[in-house]
Amino acid sequence: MTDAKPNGALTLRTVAMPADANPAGDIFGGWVMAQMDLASGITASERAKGRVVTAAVKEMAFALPVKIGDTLSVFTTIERVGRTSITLSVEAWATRARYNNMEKVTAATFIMVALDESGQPTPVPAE
Ligand SMILES: CCCCCCCCCCCCCCCC(=O)SCCNC(=O)CCNC(=O)[C@H](O)C(C)(C)COP(=O)(O)OP(=O)(O)OC[C@H]1O[C@@H](n2cnc3c(N)ncnc32)[C@H](O)[C@@H]1OP(=O)(O)O
Repeated sequence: MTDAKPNGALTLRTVAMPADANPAGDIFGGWVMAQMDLASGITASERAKGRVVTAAVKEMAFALPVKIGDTLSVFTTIERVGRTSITLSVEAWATRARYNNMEKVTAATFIMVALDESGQPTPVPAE
């Protein structure tokens, strides 16, 4: 058990299933990244009031494995709003099925870009 606490708003929760595991029994990093991408998309599209795409993912580090049956919670913070881009700090925490403690497994910076109806970058509106 750790005293550390997540940073950001709880944006998405889901359970790691056997189909998400690699042959060694740990959950694929790509699955974890996809959940973080979805959470970034939710927060950024709410801020942009429209469609967003992922332009870049930076400094992703897989600190601890996610195991089958863990609950994955993704927390997002908007760090910066540019002209058309939104930069988010994203943390993924796993609640271990057997022990009921939560650990930070992964963190990254996601850069999302607001798009207009023709798929071109468009300014993020004022709040
Ligand atoms: C309404 C309510 C909603 C409700 C709630 C709905 C929830 C619904 C959730 C759905 C959740 C889906 C979330 C999954 C989202 C995908 O998975 S999207 C799929 C993967 N991504 C892609 O396919 C994107 C492909 N790339 C592209 O289309 C283009 O490269 C981009 C990203 C549009 C950028 O185009 P571009 O011509 O390079 O544009 P450019 O004007 O040069 O740059 C635009 C901005 O991006 C920045 N940028 C571009 N590249 C980079 C880079 N490598 N690094 C840093 N910044 C960069 C620029 O600095 C610029 O920033 P600003 O200065 O304007 O702030």
